[in-house]
Amino acid sequence: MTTQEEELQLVSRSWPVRVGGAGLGDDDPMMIRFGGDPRAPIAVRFAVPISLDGVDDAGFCDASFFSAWTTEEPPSLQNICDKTSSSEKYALSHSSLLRNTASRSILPEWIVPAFQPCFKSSETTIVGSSCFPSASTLQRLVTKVGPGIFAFEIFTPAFCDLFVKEIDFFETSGLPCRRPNTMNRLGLVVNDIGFEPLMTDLLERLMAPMCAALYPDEIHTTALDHHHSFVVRYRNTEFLTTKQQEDGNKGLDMHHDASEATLNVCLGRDPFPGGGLRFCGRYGDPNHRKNSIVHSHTKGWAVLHLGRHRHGADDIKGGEERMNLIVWARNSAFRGAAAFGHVPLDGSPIEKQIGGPDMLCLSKANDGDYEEQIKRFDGNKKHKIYIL
Ligand SMILES: O=C(O)CCC(=O)C(=O)O
Ligand SMILES: [Fe+2]
Repeated sequence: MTTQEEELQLVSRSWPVRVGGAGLGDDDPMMIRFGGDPRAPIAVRFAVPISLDGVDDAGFCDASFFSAWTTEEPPSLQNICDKTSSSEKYALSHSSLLRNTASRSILPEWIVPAFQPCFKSSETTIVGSSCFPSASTLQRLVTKVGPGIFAFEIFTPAFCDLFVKEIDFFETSGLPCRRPNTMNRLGLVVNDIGFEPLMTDLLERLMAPMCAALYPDEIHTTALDHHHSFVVRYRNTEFLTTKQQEDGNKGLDMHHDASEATLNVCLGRDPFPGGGLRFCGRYGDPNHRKNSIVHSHTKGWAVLHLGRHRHGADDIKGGEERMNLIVWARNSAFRGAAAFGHVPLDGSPIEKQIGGPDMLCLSKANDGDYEEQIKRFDGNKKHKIYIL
């Protein structure tokens, strides 16, 4: 056990769960009247506040907490107790990283020295403040790997390992969780399992000021104020069931993100040959479907790009698994205006495309003309479907 883990272990605490009694309002007469499955068949309440999908602020579990069990036998007191006792075990590890006051913010020792000052000050970091790197230092710290695409080292290997361990531990707990999108069934939404305050800290201290400095002409990235954060995992074929292979869990179809800017940090895992992050052009630009660059992920390194920049993950070609943390950073004012139809969600203007699209930039899920375009190429494109 590392010193950091030992230190954090001291603050571990148990996570009592109250189980018993009938659930909320779904007795037999109600089910007969409204049909469908019981919403919360058994009353379960976490006695200590916990941030989990399907658990409200008071700790009560609702229908989505139980939905993970729909394919199993109906929940019984016995299996709820079994699940929640594994969740208590999960809590012991989980609390070590996330449940103490100090770790609600990113600890400087988790970050590589160049960016540590951003996480030391108690003030919120703003561009031009003494803790955020000056424009000239920032140019040295980040590498421009493509148009508007920046790579830099951010997390220490020890922090990556701790993060991966937490995700693994959560998976073994058997607790229900939301997956990041319809097709990547191996990842999970980390905001739902207690990481939200850490991700907010990362957004406020690093990502938001960095976007303001690196994308001065992009009005929506100058005020990033909330995020959707998740991990994605891709596995090599031999470690996937046939169903998972069909789901495209070796890579990701071309798409753009539901974000103003995206931070994508590789947490490593096992060797993963292939598995590059491929970029085409930005949505609306004439080169939107033209192949641009492929970035090879390295443990602890981040890639920053605009959400509307088309990208996808090439299949991993060997090894075992790749795991990445993805932060989709958003601007409330822009998202609100777009929701009411005042501005186009994906930006404007939409310019005429130059020539035909490149095969590698086609998306089966997102391009209406996919079938027509794919006929132009002899090779068979791997069909990976990704729906945001
Ligand atoms: O796997 C990657 O590196 C990219 C993941 C991604 O683009 C996404 O989840 O939106
Ligand atoms: Fe993406």
